[in-house]
Amino acid sequence: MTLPQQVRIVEVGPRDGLQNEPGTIPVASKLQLLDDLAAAGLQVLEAGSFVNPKWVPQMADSEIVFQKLRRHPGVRYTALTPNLQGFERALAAGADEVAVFAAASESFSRKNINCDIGESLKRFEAVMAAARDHQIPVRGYVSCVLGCPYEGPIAPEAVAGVSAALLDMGCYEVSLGDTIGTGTPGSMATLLETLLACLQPEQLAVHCHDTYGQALANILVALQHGIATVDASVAGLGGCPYASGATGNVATEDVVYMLDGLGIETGIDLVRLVHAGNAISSTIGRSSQSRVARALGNPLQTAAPA
Ligand SMILES: CC(C)(COP(=O)([O-])OP(=O)([O-])OC[C@H]1O[C@@H](n2cnc3c(N)ncnc32)[C@H](O)[C@@H]1OP(=O)([O-])[O-])[C@@H](O)C(=O)NCCC(=O)NCCSC(=O)C[C@@](C)(O)CC(=O)[O-]
Repeated sequence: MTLPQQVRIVEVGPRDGLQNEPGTIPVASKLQLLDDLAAAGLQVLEAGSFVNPKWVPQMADSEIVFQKLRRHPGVRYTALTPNLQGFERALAAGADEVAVFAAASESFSRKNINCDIGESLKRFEAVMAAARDHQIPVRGYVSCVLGCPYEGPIAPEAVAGVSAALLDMGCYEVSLGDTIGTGTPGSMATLLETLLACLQPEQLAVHCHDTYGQALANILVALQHGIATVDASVAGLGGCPYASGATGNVATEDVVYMLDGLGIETGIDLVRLVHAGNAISSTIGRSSQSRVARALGNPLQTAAPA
């Protein structure tokens, strides 16, 4: 199996990473993070979420974040939109792209978005139609692809069904969420073999949480299956508010280090990225969950970027 020459990283730290933080994070800190990530070369930044603020209070300021963020040329600023109301908020705020999010588990779907999978797909139709009218690209997420906190193992066929439905309705890509990080290289390979029997690798991305320390191994398996889009969260920030115990996504720094080592191009400056992760970790009073960041310390103390 050959590996892709280039990988596109979708940085989800400002949304997935911060959505679960209990304390108030000032808008200025969110803006600084977005700025630091763009300066590090990330070209897709999931900057916020237009969900019900009662469900995810940390994202209640997404309008302000979008209004105030300093746009870097070539960077796409994206947001989650669970329904038409969310899409309209995202559109008014100036999001370049939105994402609808479904699940492969009925129980998770109800806990996360208060409806079953079938109902969620119906709601997304309205988002898709509005997005088409405004020429806004829509990404799809499928959660719980390798396990559900309420139902346990999930059949690959269930993931295939929801992924195909999202692509059929017009999502340009589906990101496969290992929401609780229980997947292993074996279960990831089995899942991808099922999906790739009917879908193309260009239609898929992987979104691996690192709860069990399997994320990098699972990403490598995805690369070996031709998938060239990887979601990651700087400093390994995050967790899902409706998946108790799930840790953050794989740290972007660790993914970039692995890809650099494999000779795969990302366009990302690791030193600047580590700086971005260390800065937000210090703002929220936590140590970075990135192994690479910890190994490098604060690289700006020894090597200032140009
Ligand atoms: C989907 C809903 C909105 C349904 O929530 P609901 O309560 O069923 O919605 P509703 O349509 O019955 O409306 C109830 C109230 O919510 C309001 N409302 C309704 N929609 C919106 C909106 N868009 N923006 C603002 N307000 C909204 C609406 O206006 C109304 O207000 P009221 O009349 O009571 O004052 C809710 O369940 C929700 O917001 N869920 C989001 C949960 C969430 O954000 N989870 C985390 C993101 S997913 C994730 O992290 C996984 C992922 C993507 O990273 C991949 C992976 O790792 O697996």
